[in-house]
Amino acid sequence: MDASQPLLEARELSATANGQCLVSAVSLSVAAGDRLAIIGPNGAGKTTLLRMLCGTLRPSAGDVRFSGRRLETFSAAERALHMAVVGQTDQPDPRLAVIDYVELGRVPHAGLRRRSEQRDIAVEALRRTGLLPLLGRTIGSLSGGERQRAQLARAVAQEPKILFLDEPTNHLDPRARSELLELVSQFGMTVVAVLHDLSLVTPFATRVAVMNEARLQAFAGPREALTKQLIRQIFGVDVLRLRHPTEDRELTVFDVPNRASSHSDLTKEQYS
Ligand SMILES: Nc1ncnc2c1ncn2[C@@H]1O[C@H](COP(=O)(O)OP(=O)(O)OP(=O)(O)O)[C@@H](O)[C@H]1O
Repeated sequence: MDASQPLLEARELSATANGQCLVSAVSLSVAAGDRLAIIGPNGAGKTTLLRMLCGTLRPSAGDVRFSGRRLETFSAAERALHMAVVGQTDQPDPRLAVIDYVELGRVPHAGLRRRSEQRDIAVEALRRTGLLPLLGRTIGSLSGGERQRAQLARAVAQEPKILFLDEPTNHLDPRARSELLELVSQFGMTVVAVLHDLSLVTPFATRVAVMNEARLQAFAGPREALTKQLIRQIFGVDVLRLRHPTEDRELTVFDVPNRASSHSDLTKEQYS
């Protein structure tokens, strides 16, 4: 693969269903090592875009290329060798042992390694995701947050070139949310993630795609994409960049504007 070639590239990607446009002419690219966050309000087309990028939904127009090759020419088995998806709809058999569930991530590689090696890779994925103590439990006995980690462990065991996450933090408490994304960042994998919690975007993402009403409104680094104007227009919240009171770092805070003060004489400079 040419080093300058993106790992994943979407060109003029559109999706329609029942005559309705769900995603309209989205072009973007993901380089190896990027962590792309797809953000936008409910119904903006984020999941539909993600599904086209990972090949589970065929675009109605445009195409996706993985390492320069059209994604639609990959079989499902080939896609699974390169891509892992942690979706919102995974419903594993609750009777499965956690280790067996995580080892399912090795199915695309079956026959390529010995059985004992496949098991070792699954155990290592459990270790990396902090789930080793739960190895012998059943999926049905896990909490929502633990199950989400188990899904991540299965995806890690798959050793994909690119990991797709659809709202990976929706069952997690605030601390577990940032821990999960921190973990994913530490893996050094190329990631495309739909995120709802805007406060997680800046620490996690190297690139941000902002969707609204089926269209891509911005595709840039977090600072360039999360402009005050765009975030106010799309989400109706203000972006504040503040110094941390005790640590040497900047905080990006999303604040629902106070209606009373927004009608007062406050100028934008006062919170920029
Ligand atoms: N198969 C389908 N048929 C008709 N409409 C659909 C279909 N799939 C999605 N939609 C609609 O397309 C729009 C975009 O859906 P999508 O799930 O991509 O949005 P989203 O940005 O991920 O939303 P959320 O943040 O609520 O999960 C929504 O209005 C949804 O109802």
